[in-house]
Amino acid sequence: MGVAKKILVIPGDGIGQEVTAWGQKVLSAIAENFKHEFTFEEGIMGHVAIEATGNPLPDETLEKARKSDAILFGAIGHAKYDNDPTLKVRPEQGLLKIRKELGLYANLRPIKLFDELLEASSIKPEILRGSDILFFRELTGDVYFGEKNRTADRNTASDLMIYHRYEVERIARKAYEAARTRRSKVCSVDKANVLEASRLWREVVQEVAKEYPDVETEHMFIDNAAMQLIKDPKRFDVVVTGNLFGDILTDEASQIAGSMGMLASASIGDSTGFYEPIHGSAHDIAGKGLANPLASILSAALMLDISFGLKTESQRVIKAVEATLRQGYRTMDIANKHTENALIMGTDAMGGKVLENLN
Ligand SMILES: NC(=O)C1=CN([C@@H]2O[C@H](COP(=O)(O)OP(=O)(O)OC[C@H]3O[C@@H](n4cnc5c(N)ncnc54)[C@H](O)[C@@H]3O)[C@@H](O)[C@H]2O)C=CC1
Ligand SMILES: CC(C)CC(=O)C(=O)O
Ligand SMILES: [Mg+2]
Repeated sequence: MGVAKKILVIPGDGIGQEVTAWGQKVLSAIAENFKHEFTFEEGIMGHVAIEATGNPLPDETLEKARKSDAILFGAIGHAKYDNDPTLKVRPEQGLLKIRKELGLYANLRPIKLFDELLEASSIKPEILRGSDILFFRELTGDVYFGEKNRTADRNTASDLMIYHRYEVERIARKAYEAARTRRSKVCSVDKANVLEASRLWREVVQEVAKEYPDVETEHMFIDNAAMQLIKDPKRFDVVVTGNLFGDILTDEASQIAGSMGMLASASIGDSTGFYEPIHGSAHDIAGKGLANPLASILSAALMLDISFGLKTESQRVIKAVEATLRQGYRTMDIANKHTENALIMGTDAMGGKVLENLN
């Protein structure tokens, strides 16, 4: 007997539109193969929503999100806003607002290298082999949500980096619980030598750590962590960190998995789950059909596992991605000088290969 689930799809902007179509197709194929009933609705957010309604997160999208069992999101962003920092209404505000409104405080970003992609990274294969890191990025606090100010003369600006004890406690607990199911190591990343918000972070993580004596705890400053990630990624198991540091470190960590186009994420918290690639709308390749759809497809796999508890189905998707890579197919971002030209393909051909391997 299958399950019935309502999924809201928010493709967003740029390559978000191109790759999310494949995340959705994979979910539909899984529903068909396993006799589940997945109902899809679509919502707008980001630049497309500003163009249509003037609002980067229309109330209608938020309402649909609240009523859904899970959300599959692509990316938001447009060069127009990146090139004009004076614009007040911006696509990113939609994403920040939906995260806050839905209470999605824990952003899980798994960094797992498919062996087939050992040669895709700019890091040496012997450093990468066996890397498997799970990031817990706090998602509804920090400098992204603190008070913003600009003086009347426009010459001085500030963004408040702010954390409350309860925010650190709840993300730390999630990280420790996950570590227990993995290699029992947590590395908490902060800048406690300089920032008061980080000193609170470290204090709270030290307290939570006492509840998990079976889990090894390490505290690391963000600057050192950025270096250690590339020097020796295998030393990390679970990493827990704030919103800003997590955002930056995981883009860096995408190189451990070969490309930004490989990294999926799950945002969880108080209500429905929200699944998205970690990448943005990628103006440089948008509209060209070149984007790697695997991060969206792997985000769909996370949805099946985390929100729906469908572990077999989730594994089926991951195996289909693995099989596609083993057959040698590559989008441009994960190809290298040894890849045969005939095996390098665009978004739709790559998504199609994964679908074939699902059946
Ligand atoms: N979650 C979101 O919606 C995010 C939105 N953004 C927005 O996206 C826009 C572009 O930002 P960028 O800093 O350029 O970051 P980005 O993540 O869009 O792109 C960074 C680089 O990675 C490449 N890349 C990203 N995804 C790829 C994929 N699936 N396949 C192949 N290559 C891929 C891009 O071509 C680019 O060279 C901005 O407007 C930014 O605000 C940025 C990050 C996250
Ligand atoms: C565009 C930002 C709001 C977020 C971001 O870069 C991310 O979530 O990775
Ligand atoms: Mg980011």
